[in-house]
Amino acid sequence: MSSSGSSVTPSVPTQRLMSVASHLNSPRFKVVVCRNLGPDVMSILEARPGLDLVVWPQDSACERPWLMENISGATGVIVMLTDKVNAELLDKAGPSLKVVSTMSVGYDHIDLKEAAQRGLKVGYTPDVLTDAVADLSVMLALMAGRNGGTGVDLVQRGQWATFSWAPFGLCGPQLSTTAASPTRKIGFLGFGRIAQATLARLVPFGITHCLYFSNPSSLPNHARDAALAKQHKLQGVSKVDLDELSRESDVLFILAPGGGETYHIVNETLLRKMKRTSILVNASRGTLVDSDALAKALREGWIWGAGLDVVEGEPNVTIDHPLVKEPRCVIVPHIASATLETRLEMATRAAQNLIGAILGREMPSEVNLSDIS
Ligand SMILES: O=CC(=O)O
Repeated sequence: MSSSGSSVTPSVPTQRLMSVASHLNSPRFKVVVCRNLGPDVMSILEARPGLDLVVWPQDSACERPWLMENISGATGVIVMLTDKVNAELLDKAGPSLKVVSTMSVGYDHIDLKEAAQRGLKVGYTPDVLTDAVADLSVMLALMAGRNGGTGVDLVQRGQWATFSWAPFGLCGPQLSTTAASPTRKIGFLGFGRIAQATLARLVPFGITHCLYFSNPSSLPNHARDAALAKQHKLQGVSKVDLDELSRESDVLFILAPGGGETYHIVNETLLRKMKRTSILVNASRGTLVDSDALAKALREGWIWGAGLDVVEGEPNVTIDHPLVKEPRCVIVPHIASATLETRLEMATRAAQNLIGAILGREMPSEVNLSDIS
């Protein structure tokens, strides 16, 4: 039957009517976003019906008083690694809170025990940043070994002419193997996805051995290690203790999670065992390295250099920090994942995790809280 005739009812597409009706009836969820995630990702959140977004309005780290004031009654929150999610914040959020989604692979800023006790879901952003962090880890190893910091600084201060081209000026240990020095042992403290991606990038440098230290309670994975050695044509991939790792590594990459278990795992005892020509790279969390011990190691020449993406106490690392004063310490401000592509993927994943949890669907990347008591 035709709908045309004398009826005055305007012709509104059913689809639209239904979506308006369901929008009116659907529950509303307050979502706090601790940093503007850019137009591509904010539009995903804005387009999702039922979300009332409360976004930190400034282009700086979200201030605690603002977060404490706004979190109350929220169903979800998207945080950065600079936002501490502890009992105080979760209490303030109250029982409405269902999900904490962090735009980071690390989640040591989130009290998982408190989250688990409250039955919260926690989302994070693994995998999407593996390559970017591995790239930067290699960059830091090269920068630290080849006096990159000092060289750049010299040119920027207009001092190139005073340095000139000196036969042994600004020399450092070579990362790639040479005829005279045919062995390179690369050490990893933590041997997860990022460490293994870093290892793969170092293969063309001719490295010969990979040593790693990881969770002492987990058994060595001999089959995986043999397969890695074969794949990369290495003389060996072996799980070792911290003592061997520090004594043998030419470059030691710190790529393990932060938190109580790894706090200051790189300390004076470990650093004193390292080779005088070795390089330490930290692209995980500043808390793994005792900054004073590392500054002493560099000053007294126990190791050659250090490349750091993270420093304990960041971002409050000023020019009088003992590590900033060390010429053989190259420090960048926590930018390991900072590529245009990766940050977009991380922000998208953080939004997807939040939406998934709120809708009661599977989150693309959920932290497993089942073992947390
Ligand atoms: O450090 C960066 C991250 O955890 O994503």
